[in-house]
Amino acid sequence: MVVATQVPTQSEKVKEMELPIIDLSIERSKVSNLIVQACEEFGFFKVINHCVPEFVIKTMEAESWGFFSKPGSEKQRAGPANPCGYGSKTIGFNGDVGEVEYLLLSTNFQSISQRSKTISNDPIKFRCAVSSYIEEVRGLACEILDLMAEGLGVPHTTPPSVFSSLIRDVDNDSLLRLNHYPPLIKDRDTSPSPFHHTHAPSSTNNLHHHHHHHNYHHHHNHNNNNNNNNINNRIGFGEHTDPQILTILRSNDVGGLQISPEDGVWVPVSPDPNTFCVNVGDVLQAMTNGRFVSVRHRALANSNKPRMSMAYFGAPPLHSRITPLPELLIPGFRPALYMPFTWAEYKKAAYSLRLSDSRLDLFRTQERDVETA
Ligand SMILES: C=C1C[C@]23C[C@@]1(O)CC[C@H]2[C@@]12CC[C@H](O)[C@@](C)(C(=O)O1)[C@H]2[C@@H]3C(=O)O
Ligand SMILES: O=C(O)CCC(=O)C(=O)O
Ligand SMILES: [Fe+2]
Repeated sequence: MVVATQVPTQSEKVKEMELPIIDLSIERSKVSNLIVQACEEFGFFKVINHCVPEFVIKTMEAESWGFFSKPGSEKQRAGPANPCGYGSKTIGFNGDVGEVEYLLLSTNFQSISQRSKTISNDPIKFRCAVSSYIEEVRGLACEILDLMAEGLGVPHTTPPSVFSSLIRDVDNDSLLRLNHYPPLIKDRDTSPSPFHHTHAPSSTNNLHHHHHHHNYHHHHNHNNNNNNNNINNRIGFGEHTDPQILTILRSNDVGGLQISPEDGVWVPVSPDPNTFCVNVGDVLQAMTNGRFVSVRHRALANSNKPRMSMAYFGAPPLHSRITPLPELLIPGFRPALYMPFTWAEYKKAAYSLRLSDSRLDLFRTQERDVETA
């Protein structure tokens, strides 16, 4: 089966714009207002002065490189991704493909312990690295969700908020995804696959420092042909919104992530290993009755250097009922835009669709927000 892959086309504009950078160490009421503003305008922002220890991030990153540097046959032992596990090029079950390989992990401790055996030669080390990382980013996600609730002025604003309670729940369905976008422009060697690379980069590897700004420039010289062969901007991870509540993404210093604030416009997100990129998921858009936006994004695999991203997707328990918060509704003026659903129902819908399909549209009511009508 031949599957058409989305590619950047001539009609797409690339805008220069920086995402809001929010300093979590400033006064709480200010942070919460800035976060709310960012979620309404962009659905995406970066955070600095977060409390996730650098060694926890570095340890997770090292384990991740350790895995992706293994030969393909060994990586397949952790596959196929159904949906959790190792996947290469195929994403989901409905024909999406991209220049990416990944590990999708449930954040549940039992499941990580089991998986680790097929992922690492030192499963305990791997399991510890993943558990510590998850604990830290979940903490960060909860903190941000509590700040959002405060900024929105929804009741029960004393933490835990109605948002963070969902991902604090023991039965939460959160995921951790490790994405590796192999370099596409590589030394002319004889390896048949673009996924072959022999050495994992480390922070001390400065071989490529002269390419530092490469990923800021390629977006302007599109070589537009309607296939996915243009080596400068192949799709790594096709456009989509994240279905969950909140995503906390960390990448190495290689760019590729782009967000689409409006149709046909793509804004590159500059990579920064010391910040986390946070984005609103579909469930949070529904709970805030559309006040916060779950924005389309994608990742291009276009660099000389491998990109690696680690995404934590904070999700509710499967049986949780998701509805627009009553406090955010004004009868006649701001009616409910989404029907109630359980996370299990939403997930089922998501997995029946392609990456680029809108899932939230399936749950829209007939109502229209007066402001946007
Ligand atoms: C094509 C698909 C992959 C995906 C499930 C889906 O059917 C549609 C949503 C996709 C997505 C995007 C964000 C996350 O990476 C992800 C894990 C998720 O929850 O929804 C993936 C799913 C996946 O890769 O399993
Ligand atoms: O790798 C990236 O930067 C984006 C990944 C992503 O959007 C996802 O895993 O859902
Ligand atoms: Fe995503």
